[in-house]
Amino acid sequence: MSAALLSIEHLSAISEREGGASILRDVSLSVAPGEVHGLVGESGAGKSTVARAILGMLPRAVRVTSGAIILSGTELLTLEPKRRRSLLGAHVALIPQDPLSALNPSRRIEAQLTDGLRMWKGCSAAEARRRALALLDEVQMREPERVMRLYPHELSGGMRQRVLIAAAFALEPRLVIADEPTTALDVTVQKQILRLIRDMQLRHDTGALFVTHDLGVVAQICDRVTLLFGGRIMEQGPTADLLLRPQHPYTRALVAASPRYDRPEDGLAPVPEAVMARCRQEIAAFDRGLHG
Ligand SMILES: Nc1ncnc2c1ncn2[C@@H]1O[C@H](COP(=O)(O)OP(=O)(O)OP(=O)(O)O)[C@@H](O)[C@H]1O
Repeated sequence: MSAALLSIEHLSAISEREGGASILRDVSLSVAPGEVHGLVGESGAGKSTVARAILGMLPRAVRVTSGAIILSGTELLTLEPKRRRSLLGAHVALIPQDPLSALNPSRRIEAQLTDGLRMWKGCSAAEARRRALALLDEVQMREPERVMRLYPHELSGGMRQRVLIAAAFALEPRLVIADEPTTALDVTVQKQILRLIRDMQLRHDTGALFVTHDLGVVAQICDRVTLLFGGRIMEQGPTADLLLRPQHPYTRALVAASPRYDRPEDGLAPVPEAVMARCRQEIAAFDRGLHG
């Protein structure tokens, strides 16, 4: 644990919009350098809240009530905002869900890749351009010279995501937070992009927190997994253990509900109501312990 790049310890948060309802309930997880940790759960489970808490981008109505977020030995939640921003800027990069809205529509790809290199790494214009071209090559972009001159709307969804992956790794971050980065892509491109993120992350020895609702994605890219329901950890462990020997009924139901790659026609089975009821009971028991 002491070698963790990122360590989230007993993080709890409430939503003031929903009358102080808990949205994270004592969440702890860690990411080691070079490791991909999957943060998994259905819609509303609290995945984005964890990611936003790390990035200091929580919505105004959401408040962390306890816990710590430690990045390379520095606690982020109590850090003075300016120091926190510079630490995050230097060491953490985000690969967002929607590449189009993450890119500036009125600027060429070259500007979007070189700005960060000039600002954060102090590169000259020529050096930033050289590095940007090398990065586009590294993310297997064809004709990088031509791509540098294009605007985001002139690229396909997959190409835009490659540009954002290049941008994320440009500053040599220690941690990458990927927020459902392949949801908007079709299945073939999704596979290529996942493989690319994995390659880049291994080559650069970068840790990654990978937010997804898709166990197929988890199987492909994650070393370890934290499964959330209602902001509470239902199960956590190495990916193979979780997918092949799930312990919690909720994990078992989700694994059973995922379409098998060799039998996609089987489709999805819903999580049985009895399992959902058990998860809700666990949350209620936790809340009683908190308030009782
Ligand atoms: N802006 C907000 N203000 C108040 N509460 C919010 C806000 N955004 C989300 N929440 C609450 O936080 C809880 C967790 O939401 P969160 O977005 O973290 O889930 P998620 O697992 O990322 O879901 P999704 O996969 O749909 O993005 C939900 O109960 C939601 O209502």
